[in-house]
Amino acid sequence: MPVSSRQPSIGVNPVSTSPVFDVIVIGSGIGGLVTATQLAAKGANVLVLESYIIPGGSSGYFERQGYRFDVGASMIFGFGDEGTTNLLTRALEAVNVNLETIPDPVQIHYHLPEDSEVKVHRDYEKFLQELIEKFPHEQRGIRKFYDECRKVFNYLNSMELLSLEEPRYLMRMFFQNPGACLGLAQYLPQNAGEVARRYISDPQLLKFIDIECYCWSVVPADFTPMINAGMVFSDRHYGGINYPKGGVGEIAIQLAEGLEKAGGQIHYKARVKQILIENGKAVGVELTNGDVYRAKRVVSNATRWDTFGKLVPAQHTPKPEIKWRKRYKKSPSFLNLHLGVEASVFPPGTECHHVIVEDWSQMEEPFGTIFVSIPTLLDPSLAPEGYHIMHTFTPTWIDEWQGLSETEYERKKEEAAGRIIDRLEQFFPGLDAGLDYMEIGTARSHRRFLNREDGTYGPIPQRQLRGLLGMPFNRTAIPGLYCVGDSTFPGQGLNAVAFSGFACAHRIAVDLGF
Ligand SMILES: NC(=O)c1ccc[n+]([C@@H]2O[C@H](COP(=O)([O-])OP(=O)(O)OC[C@H]3O[C@@H](n4cnc5c(N)ncnc54)[C@H](O)[C@@H]3O)[C@@H](O)[C@H]2O)c1
Ligand SMILES: CC(C)=CCC/C(C)=C/C=C/C(C)=C/C=C/C(C)=C/C=C/C=C(C)/C=C/C=C(C)/C=C/C=C(\C)CCC=C(C)C
Repeated sequence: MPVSSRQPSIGVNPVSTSPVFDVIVIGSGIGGLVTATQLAAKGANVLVLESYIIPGGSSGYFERQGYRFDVGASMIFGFGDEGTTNLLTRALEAVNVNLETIPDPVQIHYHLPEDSEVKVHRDYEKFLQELIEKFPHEQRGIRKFYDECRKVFNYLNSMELLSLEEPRYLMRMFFQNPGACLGLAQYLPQNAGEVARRYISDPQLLKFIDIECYCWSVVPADFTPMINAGMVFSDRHYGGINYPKGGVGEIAIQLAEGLEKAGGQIHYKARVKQILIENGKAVGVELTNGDVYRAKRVVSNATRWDTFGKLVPAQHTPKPEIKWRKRYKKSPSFLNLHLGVEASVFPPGTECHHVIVEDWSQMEEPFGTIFVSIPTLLDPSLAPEGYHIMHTFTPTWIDEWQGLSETEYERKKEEAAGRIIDRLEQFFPGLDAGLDYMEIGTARSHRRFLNREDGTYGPIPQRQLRGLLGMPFNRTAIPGLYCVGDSTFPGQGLNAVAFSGFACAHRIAVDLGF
C-alpha cells in the first residue's frame, strides 16, 4: 500500500518520516530485477515499480497470433554453468528459480561485402581456423588478438563479480587474486581497436573486428572497451551463449517470481513520475496516479537521461551527470520487424543469428547494418507449427520518425520494412512470399513501451574515451539514489546489466548493513 496519495514534492517535509521499504527499484529491466532479487535474497524489504504490464523492459516479450516475440535481441550471454561470469545463471539461482537453456552452435553468421561470409562457431579453434583461412597472412595476429580477449575473460571469470565501489571487496579480491586485479586494472582504460592494431594490420580484417564490436556495442572497435570485448569474444566460446527455453521474456518472468518468493514485491502499471528528494536525499517516489512510496534507498533502472531531467527534475541534475553527458551520448534506436515466416524459407543448416553488412562505408549509418535472429530454430515452441519467428532490426534515430501524422508514420514504417525485406531476399530467398505476420516497431515504439529517451539502445562515447574508465558505477551524487542498467558500468547487454545489478545490490547491502 502506498504511504499516502497526496505527498509533497521535492524539498517539502513528508507526512511520515519512517521509510516503508528498504529499497525501491524503479523499473523491472534485467538490471532492476537483479538488484531487487539480490537484495531480497539478503533479507531486504524490496519493492519494484514497473510502468508496463509485465516485467523485462527490453528483455520482455509480446504475443501475437500464436507467435511469442522477444522485444529485444535474442542472443544472450552469461548463461554458462561454470566460472563467475555466468551472471544470469547466478541471478536466477540466487532466488531459487531456473531456466532451461538451449546452446547455439554458431553465435553469428556474418554476411559481409564482396560476398564474404564468416561463421563464429561456438568452438574457438573452429572459428579461428575459419577466419585464418580468409586471412592466412594474419594467422599470428588473429590468434594473438582473440587470445588476449580470452586473457581478460579469464581474469573476470576467476573472481567474484561485485561492486567496484566497495573498498573492502576490492581489497579482498586483490589479496585473493592480485594477478587478475592488476590485469583488469591494466585493461580498464583500453579499447578493443588499439589492442587489435597491435597484432593485425590488414584493413579488411580490422573492418571485421569493427563489425565484431559494432554488432553489440553499436560503435567500432576503437570506441569499444576492451574489457567488454574480452567478455563477449570469449563467453561465446566458453559456453555462455544459450537461448532460454520459452523465449528471452522467461528470464524476467522467473526473476520476478523469484523476487516474490524471496519476500519482495513487484507492482505493474506503476509509472514513477518523480523521485522524492528531501534535504538533498532521495527518500521515495511518487507515481503518476499520485501514490507515494518511501524507502531508505531508491534505485533507478531508467536510463540516465530519463532519471536526471525527468524523474529527478532538471534543476536538480548533479554536476557529475552534466559532465557525463559531455562524454557519452545516446546511441540510435532500432527499426524492428517482428516477422512470422513459413518454415520453408529457412533451409536446413540456416543459423539462428545473422549480421549483414553490404558496404563497409555504411556499417554505422542508419539502415546500414541489418541484424537477424530466428530463435525458433532453437526453440520451435515460440511459433505455430510450420512457421518461424524472424526478428530483424537495423539502427535508426528518433528524428526519422518525429513530426509525422499517423498515416505518414504508418506509410513510412511500411516503406522502410519493404526495403529491409527486399534486401533480405538475397540471403533468405522467398522471404516476402513466406510472410505470415509482420509487426513494425520504430524508435518511437522503444520510447513509448520501454520508457527510454529517444528510444535509445544506451550510452555510446561522444569521442574516443579511455575504455570503461568514464562509465559511472551505481551510486549517484544524490545520497540515497542509485542507478542500475545500461547507463552504468559496464554498459549495454544483458550480462552487463546483470553485473550492474549484482554490483548495485552489493553496494546497497553494505550501505544498509545487510
Ligand atoms: N541479447 C542481449 O544481450 C539483450 C537482449 C535484450 C535486452 N538487452 C539489453 O538490456 C539492456 C537494458 O536493460 P536495463 O536493465 O538497463 O533496462 P530496460 O530498459 O530493459 O528496462 C527498464 C525498465 O524500467 C521501466 N521503467 C522506466 N522508467 C520507468 C518509470 N518512470 N516508472 C516505472 N518503470 C519504469 C521500463 O518500463 C523497463 O521495464 C540494454 O542494454 C539492452 O541491450 C540485451
Ligand atoms: C584493486 C585493483 C588494483 C584493481 C581493480 C580492477 C578490477 C578488479 C576491475 C574489475 C572489473 C570488472 C569486474 C569488470 C566487469 C565487467 C563485466 C562484467 C563486463 C560485461 C560485459 C558484457 C557485455 C558488454 C555484453 C554485451 C552484450 C551485448 C550488448 C549483446 C547485444 C546483442 C545484440 C545487440 C544482438 C546482436 C544480434 C544479432 C547478431 C542478430
